[in-house]
Amino acid sequence: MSLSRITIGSFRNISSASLNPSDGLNLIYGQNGSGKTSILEAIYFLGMGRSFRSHLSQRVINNDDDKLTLFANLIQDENDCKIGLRRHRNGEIEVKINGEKVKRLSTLAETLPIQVITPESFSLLFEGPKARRQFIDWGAFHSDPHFYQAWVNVRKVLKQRNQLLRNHSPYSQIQFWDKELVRYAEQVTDIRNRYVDSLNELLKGIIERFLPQVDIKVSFTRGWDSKTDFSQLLENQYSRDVAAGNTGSGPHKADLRLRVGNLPVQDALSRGQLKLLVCALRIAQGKLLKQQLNKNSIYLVDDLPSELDAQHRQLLLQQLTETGAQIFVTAIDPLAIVDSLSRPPDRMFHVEQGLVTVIE
Ligand SMILES: Nc1ncnc2c1ncn2[C@@H]1O[C@H](COP(=O)(O)OP(=O)(O)OP(=O)(O)O)[C@@H](O)[C@H]1O
Repeated sequence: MSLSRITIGSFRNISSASLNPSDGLNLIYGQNGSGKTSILEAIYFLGMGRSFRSHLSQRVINNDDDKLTLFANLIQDENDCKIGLRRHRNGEIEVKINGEKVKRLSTLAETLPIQVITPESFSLLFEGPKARRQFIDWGAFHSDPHFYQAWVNVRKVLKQRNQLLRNHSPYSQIQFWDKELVRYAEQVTDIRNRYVDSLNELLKGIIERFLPQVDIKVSFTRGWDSKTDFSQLLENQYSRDVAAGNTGSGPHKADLRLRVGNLPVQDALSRGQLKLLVCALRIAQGKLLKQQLNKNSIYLVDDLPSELDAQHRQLLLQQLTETGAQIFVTAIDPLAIVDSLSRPPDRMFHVEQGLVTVIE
């Protein structure tokens, strides 16, 4: 699966650009502030309906316009799929796949699986569990068609339950929602658990190449003590939950635990090593998707040289190209990438003040 054409209109400093990328490695280079990350961000926006840089989607719309427009031609199994997205400053969003209006943004994500690696990526290991839950759920969503609905149901039930807790409703009123929560939590947890197990098998080999001699253990925590009956736990914690006004335990607290011996990875590894670990996690996800659904992810790698030495840059690019996926890599100095490759990039683009040109 690859994008054969990308058209960007009024996105950040890019007024208008059209790229015909290669289905292999695409190198995008240019000075600071030229618009390299904006191109990756536009591709991500097309796949997710949001940015990976800002929670405020209107920020990505060019300051001189009131809407952004993105279009791409996706080639999958030799079939063409046309994806179009328009986002207005008032929040309105229109998405079309092959000319048909799409109601749910999850349809976009299903169509265009994207993996992002940025200089900020290693915050996945530092920030709270939310980012790691999103990481697990990306895979759970793609690997099991039942995940999305089960997860939507968990969120709906939790919202109801928390509202009742805040109203100091008696437990007899909450009990009905607890039964629902237990049912959906089990579905979500089973899928997440299975996904992390499959991921772990692939991850071991990749980590061994990136970080030999470091014994990293990756495990899934469900959000409550697995030896405790969840229904009983919810009942036991009712008073605590009423006092807090929210549900203290459950699948909304799930996490991915990464350790070296007894230490959390962030206390045991250097920044560069942490970055490599995040790259290994993202590559493993892409490889697993390929294995399970025969679908390639698209890799967006922003500012690849930062914090990686030449040897690890080379190793990362090798691992990425070996996946057979379409890759977009940005750098200020193209030589930092070209020198790390055994053959030239398949296509190169230069960006200057939002203007994109292909290097022939
Ligand atoms: N909504 C917007 N409208 C117009 N320009 C914007 C908007 N948002 C950001 N910009 C500008 O777009 C430019 C492109 O930024 P971008 O982060 O893509 O550059 P970059 O080439 O990745 O830079 P760096 O190498 O420093 O990471 C910046 O100069 C920024 O000020």
